[in-house]
Amino acid sequence: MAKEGTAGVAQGDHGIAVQDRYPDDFAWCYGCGRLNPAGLHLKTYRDGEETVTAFRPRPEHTAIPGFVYGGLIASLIDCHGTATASLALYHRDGHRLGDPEPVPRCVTASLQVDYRRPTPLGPELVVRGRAVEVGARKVVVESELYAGGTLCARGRMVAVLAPPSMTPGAPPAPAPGT
Ligand SMILES: CCCCCCCCCCCCCC(=O)SCCNC(=O)CCNC(=O)[C@H](O)C(C)(C)COP(=O)(O)OP(=O)(O)OC[C@H]1O[C@@H](n2cnc3c(N)ncnc32)[C@H](O)[C@@H]1OP(=O)(O)O
Repeated sequence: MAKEGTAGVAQGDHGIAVQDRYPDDFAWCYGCGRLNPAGLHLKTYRDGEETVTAFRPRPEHTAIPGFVYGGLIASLIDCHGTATASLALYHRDGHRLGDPEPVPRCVTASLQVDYRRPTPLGPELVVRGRAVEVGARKVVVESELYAGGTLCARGRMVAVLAPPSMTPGAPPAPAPGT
């Protein structure tokens, strides 16, 4: 079990973050894209059967003074969840981070966040996640967000392998119902 904080994170899969293995074209996400200079640069690591990430909110992430904005909490759960889903599909296919095969990119189909108690602004936030269902293209991920070891939020999401129409430069997908 990893301790709270980046320094205590047990880094499996050769200590490589999932986001560091996304192909460049798919590494621009505001929450977790390593190539987005204005982004949050979230990093997801394997920790045994779970995944873990850590992020310290800044003053601009305030909801009311002293507490973290709920949208940031949702973003952390979201980006950590899509990375957890990507890793689950990669493992299912027999790969480990560091293999030459690209890590598949998942997108958020559905996201539920339960805010259990106000999240204090100050401590590093730790999100732990796990894939609870792994289908052909769909992965269900559950997660918890902690501040100073206290559970503040829970997440449940459906992540889906990104369709070819989301590849940069691809022709637009037909509108639903056409
Ligand atoms: C090729 C590589 C491309 C890489 C691109 C990288 C971009 C990176 C961007 C970075 C992003 C970073 C993160 C972000 O910010 S992602 C940004 C926010 N998310 C989006 O913009 C996604 C928009 N939605 C879509 O594109 C499509 O609807 C998707 C792709 C999600 C599914 O449409 P698609 O036609 O492909 O799939 P399908 O309809 O055959 O469904 C497949 C399975 O999923 C199940 N399901 C679907 N929806 C829901 C739902 N709401 N609740 C529960 N389940 C749902 C469905 O029942 C089925 O399950 P099953 O029957 O198999 O059990």
